[in-house]
Amino acid sequence: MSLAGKIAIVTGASRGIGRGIALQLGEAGATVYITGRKPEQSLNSEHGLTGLEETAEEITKRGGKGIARFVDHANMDEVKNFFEAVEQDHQGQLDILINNAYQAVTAISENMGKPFYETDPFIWDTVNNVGLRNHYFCSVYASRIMVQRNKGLIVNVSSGGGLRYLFNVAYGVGKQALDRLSADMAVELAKKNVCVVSIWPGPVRTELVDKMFKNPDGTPKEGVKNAMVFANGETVEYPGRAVVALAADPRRMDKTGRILITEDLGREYGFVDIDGVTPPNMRSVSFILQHLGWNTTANIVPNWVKLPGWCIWAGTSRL
Ligand SMILES: NC(=O)c1ccc[n+]([C@@H]2O[C@H](COP(=O)([O-])OP(=O)(O)OC[C@H]3O[C@@H](n4cnc5c(N)ncnc54)[C@H](O)[C@@H]3O)[C@@H](O)[C@H]2O)c1
Repeated sequence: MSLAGKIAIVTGASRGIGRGIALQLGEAGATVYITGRKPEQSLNSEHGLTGLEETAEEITKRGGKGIARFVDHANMDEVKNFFEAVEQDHQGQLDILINNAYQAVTAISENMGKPFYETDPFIWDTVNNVGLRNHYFCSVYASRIMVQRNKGLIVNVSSGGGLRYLFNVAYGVGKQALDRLSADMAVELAKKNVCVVSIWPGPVRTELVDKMFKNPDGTPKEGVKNAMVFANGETVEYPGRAVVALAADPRRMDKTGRILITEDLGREYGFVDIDGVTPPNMRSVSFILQHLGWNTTANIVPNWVKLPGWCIWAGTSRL
């Protein structure tokens, strides 16, 4: 799937899922602008480069062109200036925007299990300023460029945590709002042929997730809730393969406004994870049982037994 000649932006790509998506877009030949705060050292930098600059180098090594730009996505002036610069660099061409930057993983893990009324209310801003408000601003600036050429793809990196309670109140509200943002922007962008979707990766083995759930020898931490679920999760590049498949699909407008589970896209487009494995799907019965802690029963249910999407929505409906 070649994306040669395409211009992409991935926000928050110094590590985690943003990095994985940026690498896969680069591998497909795209020019990829990646953003992150300055200075931001990667968790394991040996070369004196920031994590962001390392990602840009790796994109270029893989065949694309990686361009690192320091942008704080909590600062809307920096965001606006960044989009103006990209528009100028490429005479008004922007094909792909991946809204991924997220500032809240550490705050969420530090406040796990605390009810909202005992948590500092400013956690709302930590979770949703970069993870929701900024995505709206980025989408406005990207859409203004894309509609001129009557094409484009915007992907919001969301989560199944938008479906029902997970982690904390601010998190779930932000994710559900992000999915609604995709749906409502899709209505207004449909006649301009710009596709907007939310993707839901499953559990992903990011650097921060590994620190939380793995021992130094790589084995899952004993007695830590969900350690096994994350140990069997996606690599950061699997959502990237999903994005590349969507970007290369001439019929992607059929999907605009929808929530897309990464593993469903893997089945549809015929890709597996970079380690050769098909990760679990959050609609699969075995995954749901494992999430509930019923590991023995989960092990005997084959992975392909899945609940239909409507069944999951119906199960969480409050109407
Ligand atoms: N990790 C998972 O298992 C998982 C699963 C499903 C969905 N998600 C979603 O994927 C998204 C990314 O999560 P992640 O796990 O990769 O997080 P992460 O913390 O590993 O990465 C977030 C990225 O955003 C950047 N960032 C943070 N604040 C920024 C700011 N102010 N300006 C610019 N860049 C900033 C970070 O530097 C980093 O590159 C989130 O929306 C998350 O909810 C994660």
